[in-house]
Amino acid sequence: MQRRRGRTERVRRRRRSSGSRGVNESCRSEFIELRKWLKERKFEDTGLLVPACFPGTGRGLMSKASLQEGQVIISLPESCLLTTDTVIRSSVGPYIKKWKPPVSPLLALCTFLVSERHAGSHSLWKSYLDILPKSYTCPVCLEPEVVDLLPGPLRAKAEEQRARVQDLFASSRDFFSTLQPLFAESVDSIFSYHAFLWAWCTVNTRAVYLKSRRQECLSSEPDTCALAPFLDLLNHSPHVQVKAAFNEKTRCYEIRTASRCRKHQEAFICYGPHDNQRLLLEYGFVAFGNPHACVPVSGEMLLKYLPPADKQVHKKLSILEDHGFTGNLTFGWDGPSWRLLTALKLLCLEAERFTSWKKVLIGDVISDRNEKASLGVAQKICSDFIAEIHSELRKVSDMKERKGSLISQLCLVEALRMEELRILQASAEILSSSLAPLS
Ligand SMILES: C[S@@+](CC[C@H](N)C(=O)[O-])C[C@H]1O[C@@H](n2cnc3c(N)ncnc32)[C@H](O)[C@@H]1O
Repeated sequence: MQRRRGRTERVRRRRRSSGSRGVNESCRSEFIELRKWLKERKFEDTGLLVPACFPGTGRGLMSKASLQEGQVIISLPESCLLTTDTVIRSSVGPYIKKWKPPVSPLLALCTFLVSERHAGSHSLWKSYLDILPKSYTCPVCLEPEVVDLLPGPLRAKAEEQRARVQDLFASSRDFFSTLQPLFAESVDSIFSYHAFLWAWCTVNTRAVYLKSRRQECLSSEPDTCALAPFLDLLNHSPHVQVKAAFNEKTRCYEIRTASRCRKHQEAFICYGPHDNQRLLLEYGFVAFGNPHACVPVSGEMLLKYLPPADKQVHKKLSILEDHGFTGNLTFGWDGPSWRLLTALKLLCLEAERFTSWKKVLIGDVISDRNEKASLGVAQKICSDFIAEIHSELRKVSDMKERKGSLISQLCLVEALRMEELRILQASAEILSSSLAPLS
């Protein structure tokens, strides 16, 4: 029989959940305008979700009633979606159609966003543009000295992202100059790098996946991004499941939740099973307690930890290479990944057992000595990483004191490093309990 809850317990439960409770922002003028705009475009507002500001995740959508598994929580008509079709039908369309070689779908969307933002109150998309963030925190927007504080693998990807965006901008300038007849001001000032970067980040952090039909006037790169006003206010949680797709019958982009959500809680979608480095790279944030978060270990790094004077080292490395064991090696919340441990077991394999290398790769235990040696190396890597993160955190905190203007960017790096530290500490505990019976 279910126990009836007393008043004290109800109050306690309410207090416990109020930590994640948001402040309803639906009365703000920009959201009132957005609602009107959506209604004009046939959006049926059920009032189920309202914009709100949450303590942990910032602006998002709050449920006004409890959401049940399988329920459609947003159904956004085609007329509300911003796709390359929208762009081609707009004033920049004829210029896109004329330009050779054809512009990419991504460039078409960015061009539209910059042009419409410049149009201000004359834009048909004003109500949507007004709710878009003014700035972003993807690595491409971070100061180089902050990027330098990112973990090595992410730093490399961040630099590659910056180079890609800068290249796209530089190679698009001739195309932008053809748009001059549309504007009274110089296109150089309208299509500045700053404006382009804002548009690129808008598409990169907010677009939903929607495969559009191939447009002859666009390049053959995949045309799979659409901006979905209102729906793009949903934040990410790695703990929820949703189905998101365009419904051909209703001609609406629908989000169907597969997870429950209590009344007045934040409603989330899942952007994918991304680790924190990927979330920071693509979306400019870090998720706390992310089950997919991990700390990567590069193949080259393992070399530093090899037993000295191992004559079989080259053979071992080429086995790892041939069997794809040099990438995707990680520490996670439940310790070193199976792939990392397997690579270490092979590298620690005693000379007289070398012929058993195939058994190692399928997960067989070769000897206590091999188990102990590989776990010992994992432990050493883990403790070196922990020391390195402490030192990086000190650098971040020094810079926070010296460079007040970079605080929010530095807090992001700090959040990432703190999560990595927690993962490594969890791994260190698991490793020492796995080693205990072997010593
Ligand atoms: C599609 S938008 C979601 C709505 C957005 N928060 C807004 O105010 O417009 C994606 C962006 O929201 C933020 N975001 C999403 N999920 C988040 C989370 N769990 N924690 C913090 N920020 C999050 C990130 O800045 C991300 O780039």
